[in-house]
Amino acid sequence: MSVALIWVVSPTSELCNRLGFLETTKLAALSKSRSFLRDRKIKNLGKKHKCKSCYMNADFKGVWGLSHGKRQELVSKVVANPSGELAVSSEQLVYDVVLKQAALVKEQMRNKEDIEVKPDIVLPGSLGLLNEAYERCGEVCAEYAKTFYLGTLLMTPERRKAIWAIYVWCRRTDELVDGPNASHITPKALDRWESRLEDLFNGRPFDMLDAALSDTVSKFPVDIQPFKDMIEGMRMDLRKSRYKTFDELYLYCYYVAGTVGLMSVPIMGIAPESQAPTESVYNAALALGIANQLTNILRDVGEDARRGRVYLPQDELAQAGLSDEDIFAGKVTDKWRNFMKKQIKRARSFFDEAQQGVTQLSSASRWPVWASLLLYRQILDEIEANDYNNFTKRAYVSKPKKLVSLPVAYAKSLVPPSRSGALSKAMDI
Ligand SMILES: CC(C)=CCC/C(C)=C/CC/C(C)=C/CC/C(C)=C/[C@@H]1[C@@H](COP(=O)(O)OP(=O)(O)O)[C@]1(C)CC/C=C(\C)CC/C=C(\C)CCC=C(C)C
Ligand SMILES: [Mn+2]
Repeated sequence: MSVALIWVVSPTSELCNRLGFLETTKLAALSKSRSFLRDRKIKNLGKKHKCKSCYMNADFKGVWGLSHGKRQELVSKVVANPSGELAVSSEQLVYDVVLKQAALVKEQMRNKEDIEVKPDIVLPGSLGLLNEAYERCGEVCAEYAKTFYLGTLLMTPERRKAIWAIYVWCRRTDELVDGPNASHITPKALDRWESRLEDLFNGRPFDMLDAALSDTVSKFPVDIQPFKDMIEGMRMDLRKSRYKTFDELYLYCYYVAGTVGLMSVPIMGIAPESQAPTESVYNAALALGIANQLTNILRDVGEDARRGRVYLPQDELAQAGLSDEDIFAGKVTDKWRNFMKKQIKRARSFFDEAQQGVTQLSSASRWPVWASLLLYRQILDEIEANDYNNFTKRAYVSKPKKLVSLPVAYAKSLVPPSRSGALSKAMDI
């Protein structure tokens, strides 16, 4: 769809919903996005700048964190809301969050191998409790995500504990809508979870595990927004079981998984020798979350259908000559195979985008990220190996394949950010 020069955006409730995650900036962000697209269209069209294959203005800094393909998509990807009016795409809205997160940490992280960890203000007896809380987080992480836990052991103790605390908060949030008590979860319960989140960010944790995260966010430049957005994703899961377009699905993936990437970067740290723009690293982290979630969705099509859920773009299903009924019937047909091929290709393109960013992370953080990327990416290969039967066969990576991936990930993690390579790759110059 091409970008219209004159914008007609009405504050329909759907649009407001879609903007809901931009907690602090809501309509301001929309007007920024609108002028961003409009300005580019009016001032820059036809002017050739640094990128040899598109007409992007070099002084629009925000877009340089993106690959050429992504920039092209940004220009063209403006979506129509249900009343047929044009609205800013989810990718654009999410990219505004990326820019904000990058700006927040830029100052603190540049040229520092380690975050300057603030000293503990120790009340008598409280340090022991805090250590216990972190240890418990480590245990939960080891139980649910063994390989990842092993990877975190390579990180500095401060970073490792912080990642465990974030992991546990994410796992608990996910369990609210996916766990054994999911049927009792109401929007009110999610509101309460969100006010607990605010409390812990304000230094008033509710329980031991919250106390660990409360300590982490007091020491690292972590922003509350991705956490709030993850809760928004859980709200979405309560009210929605179909996604009309990829744009809608993208927003869901951002909420439940892209947010994890944004939360993790300030902890993992960017390598001091990295020359890549901070926003390009955040963008890669976002891409890894999206890639993981898309993979998760493709792996779990049958399982989700049995819960009445279809996390696939309805318009793309229709274009492939498929409908919900075909998914509930669970028959692998040529139409299904062709549809799946396209979905897998898209998930891989997000992994590709993420890979460019892993090298920019601080050296000790690269291994766990490479390991999780390679392991998750291989689930896509397994879906292919199962001849696209994701209705009744669960694609998984075998133990031997996992074992082979670990040294491969380690070798990749030894590659330092190249001074010119990374930058020009990120900028497409
Ligand atoms: C190294 C590493 C992977 C760090 C992230 C650690 C972390 C805080 C993980 C939290 C994961 C979590 C519990 C998320 C809650 C929502 C959820 C469950 C999402 C799905 C994860 C997969 O879980 P699982 O297979 O168990 O799914 P089921 O619930 O069983 O269906 C997700 C698919 C999303 C996970 C997303 C990530 C791990 C994002 C990774 C991105 C980074 C770590 C940024 C790396 C930085 C760059 C520059 C690439
Ligand atoms: Mn889950």
